[in-house]
Amino acid sequence: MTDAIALDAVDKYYGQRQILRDLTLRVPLGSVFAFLGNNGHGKSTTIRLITGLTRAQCGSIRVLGHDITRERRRILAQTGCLIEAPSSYPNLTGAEFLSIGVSLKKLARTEIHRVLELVDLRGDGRQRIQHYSLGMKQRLALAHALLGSPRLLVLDEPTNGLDPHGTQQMRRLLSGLPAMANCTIFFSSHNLDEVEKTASHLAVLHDGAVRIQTSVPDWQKSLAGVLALDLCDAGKGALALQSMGYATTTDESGHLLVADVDRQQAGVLHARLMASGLTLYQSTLRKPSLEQWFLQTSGHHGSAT
Ligand SMILES: Nc1ncnc2c1ncn2[C@@H]1O[C@H](COP(=O)(O)OP(=O)(O)OP(=O)(O)O)[C@@H](O)[C@H]1O
Repeated sequence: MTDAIALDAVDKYYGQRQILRDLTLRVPLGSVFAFLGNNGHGKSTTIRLITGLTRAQCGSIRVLGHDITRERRRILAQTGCLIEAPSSYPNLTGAEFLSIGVSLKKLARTEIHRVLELVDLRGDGRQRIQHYSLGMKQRLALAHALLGSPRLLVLDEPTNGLDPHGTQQMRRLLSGLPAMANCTIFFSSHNLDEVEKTASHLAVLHDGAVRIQTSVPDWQKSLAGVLALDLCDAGKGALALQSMGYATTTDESGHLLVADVDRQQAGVLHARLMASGLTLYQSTLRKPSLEQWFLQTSGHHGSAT
């Protein structure tokens, strides 16, 4: 098994309305996989399918190598979700809150200290939850999801509502957990800046179908951007580029700009400019952020509802 989650040709309807269409998704084992999409395009529905909370009308859903419709219990025993909300238990201490999960799952009490340590709450287990910050509550919920060392964590918007500090702590945790806790993380998010800093893989869901799925390094390599060239003679450079079929503009520093160039094309351009006798002092490929790219990829659409 190489994929923690494998969805093939999944269709999901609520009544007459089709929410997911021909959805195919591969989440590699050990990845931190970000699931992106505008509001109402089907992220939570996909998460509900993966955790067996709702059923698809057709297609196959395999989680940790098992079929969700036939082996849901087996899958859930190895999966952690951000479902329990610590805010509902303000009078309990963090450790007491976790002890409920420990009893239900019949785990050793040492598990409480292990998960508190994993989420950086080691010294806070005896404090009542009402005195926790939102970020601490979110990390306590994550600790709860980590009870029993699940092989898969499924998190619906784990940084939602957190301040920059809380977001940064959650980001550090999520990117480190696969190695520390030997698990795969699948999370949905609207925070694209976070995704860029945290995820190893990403998929964009648009109108119920996966529009793109890739590893973050491959995505970064494939991104086209604006190539800014600092040449000894910008005029000659512009003519040389024109003869190669590229239109240029100039920025305020006198750099030649060539739009819509990817990494490979940039390499070819450098070689050809230098072969025509021009000295290249510096070259920068200015790529769009994940946010700019997402807006282009999702066609600037707002809510599908
Ligand atoms: N139980 C349900 N019955 C009927 N329609 C539903 C149900 N749950 C969700 N929907 C609809 O399905 C569509 C997809 O919802 P979903 O919650 O999966 O989107 P999402 O991408 O998670 O959105 P958000 O980012 O806002 O959480 C929405 O139009 C929603 O109104």
